[in-house]
Amino acid sequence: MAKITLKTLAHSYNPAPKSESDFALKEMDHVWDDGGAYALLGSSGCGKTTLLNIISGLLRPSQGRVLFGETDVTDAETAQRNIAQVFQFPVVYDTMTVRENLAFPLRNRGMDAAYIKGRVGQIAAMIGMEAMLDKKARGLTADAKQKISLGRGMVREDVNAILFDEPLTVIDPHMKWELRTQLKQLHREFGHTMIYVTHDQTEALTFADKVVVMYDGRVVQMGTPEELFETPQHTFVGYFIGSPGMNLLPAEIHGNHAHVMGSTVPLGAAYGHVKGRTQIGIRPEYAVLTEGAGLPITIKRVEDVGRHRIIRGEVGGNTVNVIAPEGMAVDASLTHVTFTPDRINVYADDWRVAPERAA
Ligand SMILES: Nc1ncnc2c1ncn2[C@@H]1O[C@H](COP(=O)(O)OP(=O)(O)OP(=O)(O)O)[C@@H](O)[C@H]1O
Repeated sequence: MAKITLKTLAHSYNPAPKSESDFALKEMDHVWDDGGAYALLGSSGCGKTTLLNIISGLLRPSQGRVLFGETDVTDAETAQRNIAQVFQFPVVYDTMTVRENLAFPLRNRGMDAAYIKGRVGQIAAMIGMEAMLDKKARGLTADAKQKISLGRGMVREDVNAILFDEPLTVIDPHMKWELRTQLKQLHREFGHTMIYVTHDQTEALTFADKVVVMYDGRVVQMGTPEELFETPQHTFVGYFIGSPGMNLLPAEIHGNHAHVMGSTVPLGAAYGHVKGRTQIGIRPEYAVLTEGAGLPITIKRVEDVGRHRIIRGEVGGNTVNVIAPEGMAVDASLTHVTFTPDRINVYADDWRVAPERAA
């Protein structure tokens, strides 16, 4: 296992990049702790696979270094990096049995037969395939084959890291939940450094201790699920994490108040001079409909999603969503919205501004 360090790393697929927009990965410095379970989350095209391929050695970065522990592996081939990888689609040997497929990475490294037997049994139990160990992989469902791929990815205990690239795409929804839980358990037991690429926030938040959110070639936040929820460092994190995402309203900040469309909104903290395009960000969970206090809101739609209701509204032409308790009456008397002051975040040019002091 190893700590992974990315030093002034950047990548352009264009051999002669002219500007920042030619870079699929903009310059970054990051340390991924030894034994951490990371999810790499972001929308399509933000650079997740590019970053994963640089860590695995499938791609050489156009700038910067990759270190595993203290060793510089930037120029090392994938095979020399001692990592396991699980891809979106199954990679299994059809003519081999499930047992032989799971044992393959261990046999390859000359492990002894008794160890292989025990370890294969352990992994088979984890992926729920003990009863199928002697079946040929050919003829198994895509679902079962992908479970074998996951098992093969995890069978070696001596790897520096395990990299997963959207590994549950072909798995049915119920099994997805089960496998995610088992992956987490395996992580607790063996403490491998794991990096799990996904564009699904539920998958990311349930698997990882730390979620790495990427946007437009940059890591915009590396944090716990709670940090991403409470203090999104970039408006994209606010929007991408949460269902629905964070509300954003243009605002002028004056100390511990925000001026929003002619009204004053109290903030939970005081800010110095905030420059640039300023906005306040409020999670729908921290917005409350009122009969007159706060900002005027036009309610467009009410959605009942079982556990709670989502009220879709508009404040001065900006979408504002409110999460209200299940069964709450939403009628014409609710004309305004207020926000919990200490849950409001302030953004300047899309980046969170740290408050100067408590309000
Ligand atoms: N081989 C390539 N040659 C040129 N451009 C590429 C290549 N691979 C990816 N890109 C570009 O680099 C950017 C990042 O792509 P990447 O595949 O890393 O994103 P991603 O976040 O993994 O997306 P997805 O979720 O769709 O897989 C995109 O603009 C993509 O078009």
